[in-house]
Amino acid sequence: MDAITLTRPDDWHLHLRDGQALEAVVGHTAAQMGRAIIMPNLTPPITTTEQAVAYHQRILDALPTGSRFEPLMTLYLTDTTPPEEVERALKSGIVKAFKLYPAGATTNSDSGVTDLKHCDATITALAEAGMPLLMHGEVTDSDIDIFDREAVFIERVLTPLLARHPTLKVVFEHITTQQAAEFVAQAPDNVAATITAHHLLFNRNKMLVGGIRPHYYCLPILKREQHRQALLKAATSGSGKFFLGTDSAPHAQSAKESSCGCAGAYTAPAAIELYAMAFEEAGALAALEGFASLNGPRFYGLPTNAETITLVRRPQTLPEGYPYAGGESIIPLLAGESLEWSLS
Ligand SMILES: NC(=O)N[C@@H](CC(=O)O)C(=O)O
Ligand SMILES: [Zn+2]
Ligand SMILES: [Zn+2]
Repeated sequence: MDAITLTRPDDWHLHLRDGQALEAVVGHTAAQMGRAIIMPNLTPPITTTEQAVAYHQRILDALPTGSRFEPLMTLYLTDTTPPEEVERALKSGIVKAFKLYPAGATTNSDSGVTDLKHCDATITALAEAGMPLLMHGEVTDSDIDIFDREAVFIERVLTPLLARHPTLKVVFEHITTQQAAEFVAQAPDNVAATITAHHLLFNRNKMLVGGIRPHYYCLPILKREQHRQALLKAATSGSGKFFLGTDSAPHAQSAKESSCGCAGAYTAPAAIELYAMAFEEAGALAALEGFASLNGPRFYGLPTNAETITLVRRPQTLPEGYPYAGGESIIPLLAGESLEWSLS
């Protein structure tokens, strides 16, 4: 196959940041995706509908002229988010989900939830409203190895949560393990997952063999090959529970290439090309449209995009970097390397 036409995809997990950084990155996603679920982990985080409405407008203002890209907003759940916020979110028409960050689990998660027992009334309201709870699914206990934090989250947090709220719509975001893929596959239809392109393409060797490569450092951290294979199997299985979420997470070059580098891989500029590379490796290009363009809208109860995009087998070399905020550069994953597919 030398060309594939797909319904225009959406990105169900994206970081756009704010200010100059937002202006630097939003065009990359808007050139490919119809819509994206926008993460609320700004500093300070987007915890109210009012803040989300203002952030939504800043994103629209930063878009290239003529772009029809639609940002779908999320609210950052805290220990003190009131149940009434769910009603306000629903009424806004632009907030599509709430996001659970266990406190301390990842970038800008300091205001996250310390214990889900504080959030029971708000989660009940979410379940009743049919509004999804998205989660960064890792425990933060210092005695749990960083490579095990996602699997332990399933036992300690997700399973008890679903036992208390069996109808809650849950998206287990950016899953990275066989345990998570198998858990979601066997769960009821109200449980789904997003998978990033980098977790489909790379195992932890890519980050650690022959030198430490900070642009491959993201959370949840890349895992061993067995897990990558399980993710590929899930993404290409045809199951409607798995869909595209890049977790494209921009950080300035100096913040990544540092003695204490930030977590996050910047994949937005060639997101769909990276997914095509992964699906082709699995011999499953025919399953790409379901994963990238159909399963997400179905789970969120939204229409699929009316437009299409076409990928062609024409090599492209990714730039070494792009301009970013504060006169810095941002380095995309696979900077300077050649990709097999291009958007026509
Ligand atoms: N994925 C990451 O490594 N980083 C994300 C946060 C997140 O999605 O966990 C970020 O905001 O930089
Ligand atoms: Zn996360
Ligand atoms: Zn993320």
